[in-house]
Amino acid sequence: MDSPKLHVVDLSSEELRPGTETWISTSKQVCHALEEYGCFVLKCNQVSLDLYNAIYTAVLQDLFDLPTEIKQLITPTSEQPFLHRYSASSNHEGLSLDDSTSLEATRKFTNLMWPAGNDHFSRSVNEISKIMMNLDQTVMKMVFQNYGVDKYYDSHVGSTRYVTGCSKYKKPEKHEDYLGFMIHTDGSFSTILHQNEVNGLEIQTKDGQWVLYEPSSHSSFIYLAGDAFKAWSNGRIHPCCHRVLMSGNKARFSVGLFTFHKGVIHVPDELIDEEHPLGYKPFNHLEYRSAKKIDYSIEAHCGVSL
Ligand SMILES: O=C(O)CCC(=O)C(=O)O
Ligand SMILES: [Fe+2]
Repeated sequence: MDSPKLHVVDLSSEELRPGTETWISTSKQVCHALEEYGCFVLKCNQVSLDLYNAIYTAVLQDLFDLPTEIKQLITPTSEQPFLHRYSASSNHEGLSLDDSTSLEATRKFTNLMWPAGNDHFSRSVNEISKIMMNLDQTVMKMVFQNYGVDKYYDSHVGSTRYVTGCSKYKKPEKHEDYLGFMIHTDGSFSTILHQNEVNGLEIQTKDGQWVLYEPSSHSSFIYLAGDAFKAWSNGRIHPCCHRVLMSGNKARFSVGLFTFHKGVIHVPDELIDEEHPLGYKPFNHLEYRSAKKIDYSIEAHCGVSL
C-alpha cells in the first residue's frame, strides 16, 4: 500500500480572486482536504527568505534564550486573558502571544521581554502573523462560499481573535528520539503552522496512519482544522490529529497562528439538513478553549446526543 501523502493546495496564483475558475476549483479542494484529512499543505510565496532567516536564526532563538524569569512574565492579564502564556517541559517550550496581528499589541509584549525594546522582534513576528491571518481569511472565505454561507463571513472574521504560538523543541540528546508534543487536536477554529528546516510534525489520517509534514520551501505552511471548525460545520470538517516527534541533532522551532471566535459559535441553519441533523449546541469558544484538556472533545462539551 502506498504511504499516504498530505493534500497540497496552492494559494500562490495571481488568478486567485473570488469568482474566478481558479478560485472556485481551489475552494472545492480546500473543503475536500479539510473534510477528508483535516489539513492541507498550503503553498504560497508570501514569506521572503529574509523573513524566514530573521525568524529562525535570530528572533525565536533570542526569545527562548531569555532567562526563564523573564519568559514567566508572560501570564494572562485581564486585557489579554488565558491565551497569553508561557509553558515549559523538559523538551518543549511554548509561548503564546495574544492579538499578534496588531503591531501595538506585539510591541507591548516585546517591551515586557526586552524593556529597552526590540523592534526587529516585534516587526518580524507581526509580519508573519499578518501573512498567516491573510491566508486564514482566504481559506475561510473559500469554505464559507463553498458551503453557501458567505453571508456570515464578514461577521465571522470580525469576531476572530488571532494568537501566535511559538515553540522550541530541544535538540535530542545522544540522538534519542522523543515525543515533543503528544497527540492532540487543537481547540482553535483553525491553525496555520510554519517551521524551520527541522521536521517532526506528524498528521494522523482518518485510518490511523501517521504522515510527516515536510515543507517544500521556506514559504510553505500547513493548515489544520481545529475542534471549533468541526462544530461550526456541523461535523463536516475533520479536526486534525497531530503530534511532534523529534529526532536528529538540531532544535526545532515553529510559529503558528491559532484563530478563536470571540463569542458564541452556532451551526449555520444552512448546514443543518436530513443528512446532517444538528450535532452541536451553541458554545462560547473561549470557554471551550479554557476547559479543553488533551482528552476533552468538542462532543463532550457541546455535542447533541442523538
Ligand atoms: O510545533 C508544531 O509544529 C506543532 C505545535 C502544535 O501542535 C500546537 O502548538 O498545538
Ligand atoms: Fe496542535
